[in-house]
Amino acid sequence: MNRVEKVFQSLKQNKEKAFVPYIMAGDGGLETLAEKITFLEKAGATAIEIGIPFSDPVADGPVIQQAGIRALEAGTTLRGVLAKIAEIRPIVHIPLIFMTYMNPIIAYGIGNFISDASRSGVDGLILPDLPAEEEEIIAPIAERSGIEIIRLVTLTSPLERIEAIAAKGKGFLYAVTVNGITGARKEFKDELGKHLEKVRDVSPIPVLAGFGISEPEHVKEMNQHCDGVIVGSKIIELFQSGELAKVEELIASSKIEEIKL
Ligand SMILES: O=P(O)(O)OC[C@@H](O)[C@@H](O)c1c[nH]c2ccccc12
Repeated sequence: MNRVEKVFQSLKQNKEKAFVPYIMAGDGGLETLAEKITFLEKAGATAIEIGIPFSDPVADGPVIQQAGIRALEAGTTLRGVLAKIAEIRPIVHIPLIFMTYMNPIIAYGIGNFISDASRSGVDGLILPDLPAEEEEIIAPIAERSGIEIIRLVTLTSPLERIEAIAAKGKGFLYAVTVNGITGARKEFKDELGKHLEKVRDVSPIPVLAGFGISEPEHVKEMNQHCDGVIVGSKIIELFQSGELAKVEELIASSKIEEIKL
């Protein structure tokens, strides 16, 4: 069984919520990647989403854009990240999920990429610019190689579309919580909780909320309506400023069961 499926099975048994931090590979130099991954695993991360730096990150806000620029300036390549993951894989137990736009994969060669990713120990892929209608170019070969495609649904996806995407879904379903790009938010739409519950109702796999989540309060609030959260920009900022205790605190906030009076 794929590592992503396994970890979600055990969360379900233990009635725990997922916390998936996102980091940009090569931000601070590729040699810092192992350190960050092992730190996040120790702090209780369910899985780690690893961004591949790309020059045109259309879904990303300023924090992740800047992290990508720093990583590219440090000379980070997809090939380099794959080699690093292969090196780290034996000492990391949680799933490692790549988030990349399609362009770097197409430039690498889809077949070559999947076989190298599988050999390096990549467990999943988040491909935000791959529409469901086009996923045949990569989903079957990835899934045959044991790499799950983590599919996304948004606030504006009609329910039938959410249902169709969820039905094909593997691992978990990524429910985007805002209309817009990545980056910490102060507030979310009032209807968000209801939306997440609707998604959860039609999804045969766990639903994780991501985009804008940056405070322990957000994590607790979202977790009332879904199976866990994904946090990117805030984690990148906290690593940048060296506030590692706050990273731990954010992850720990997903372990606390909110007691409703
Ligand atoms: O940074 P935020 O707002 O916490 O959003 C999640 C996130 O960073 C990560 O999942 C992500 C980074 N880049 C993306 C592009 C598309 C979808 C998702 C992502």
